[in-house]
Amino acid sequence: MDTLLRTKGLRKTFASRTGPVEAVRGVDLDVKAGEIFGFLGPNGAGKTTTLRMLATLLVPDQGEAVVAGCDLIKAPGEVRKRIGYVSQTGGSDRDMTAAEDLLLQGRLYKVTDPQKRAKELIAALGLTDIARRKASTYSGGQKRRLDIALGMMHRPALLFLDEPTTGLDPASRAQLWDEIRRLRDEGTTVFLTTHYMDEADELSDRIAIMDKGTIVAEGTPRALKQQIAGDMVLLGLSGEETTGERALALLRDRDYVREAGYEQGAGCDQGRLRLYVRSGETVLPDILRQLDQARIGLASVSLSQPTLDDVFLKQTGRSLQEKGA
Ligand SMILES: Nc1ncnc2c1ncn2[C@@H]1O[C@H](COP(=O)(O)OP(=O)(O)OP(=O)(O)O)[C@@H](O)[C@H]1O
Repeated sequence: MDTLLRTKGLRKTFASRTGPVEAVRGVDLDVKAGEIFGFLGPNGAGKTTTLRMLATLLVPDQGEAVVAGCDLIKAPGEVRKRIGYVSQTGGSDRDMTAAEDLLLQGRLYKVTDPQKRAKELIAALGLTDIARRKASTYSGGQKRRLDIALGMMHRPALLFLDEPTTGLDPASRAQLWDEIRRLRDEGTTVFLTTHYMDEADELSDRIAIMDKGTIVAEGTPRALKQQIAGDMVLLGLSGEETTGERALALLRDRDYVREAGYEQGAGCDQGRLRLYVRSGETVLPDILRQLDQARIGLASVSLSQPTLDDVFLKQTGRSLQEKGA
């Protein structure tokens, strides 16, 4: 796949009363044409600042970038023609209908046949029933869909969405995810920021996780979870007192086990053995066989897949969900 966006060493520092804030501290990114690229990180990580630089709204202090085939520093005007940008607050006018707002946007961007393009987007983003109502009457989800339609009016190759589903109810989020997938399937590359790990996981073909101005992990959600965290097998043990130690000694050195830990139980509960393994479903039969042959009693077994939060936790020592993470 062709690269549609590439950055190298992008940096931005803001002056503030309490001293300089290094919002973005050397970011390298590579986004392929035709993918949904998710940019995940906690509040204040530097996602919006990066996005605003890539959308030509902020000038980087250092670094270089090619965005939609044009040099960001030397030709920001050309970049602007090829991208769409939807900010957290959106760009729609409350006093206009969707149809009016889209036509105006079409004229501003000198779109050929703006009527036809507006009709296409109204249908594509599920706005048909409300297109002739003022935007002030729209629900949160309807307004976001109009904001995205406005960002798409000039047929950009690359669409930037800054936290597109923040504040939406679960049904509206799911609907918006479908619309974003449809845009991707029709050929638009989508770069979105989010602080929801489920959103990054479900929606993105690839993601970068940002923390404190730098990228701490990058890849497909599946590969990141597999490479960094692995699957977790939790074994509830039963039997005599030495069971836990025997089980740990037996399994700790199997080649598929990356990390093993044992938590002591009480009474006839002989505690829990926690194993981090490369591919849980494939190695579980061997684990059970080993325990059976050694006559180690088992009260329960569970296998859980890691989440992107586990990836973030491993990389930063903090949870994405912690306040102020
Ligand atoms: N204009 C500014 N002046 C001073 N500091 C700023 C400015 N804009 C952003 N910052 C600071 O830069 C850091 C990164 O902010 P940014 O908005 O890029 O983070 P974010 O990851 O998008 O967060 P959120 O998820 O909350 O939107 C924060 O510490 C923020 O306070």
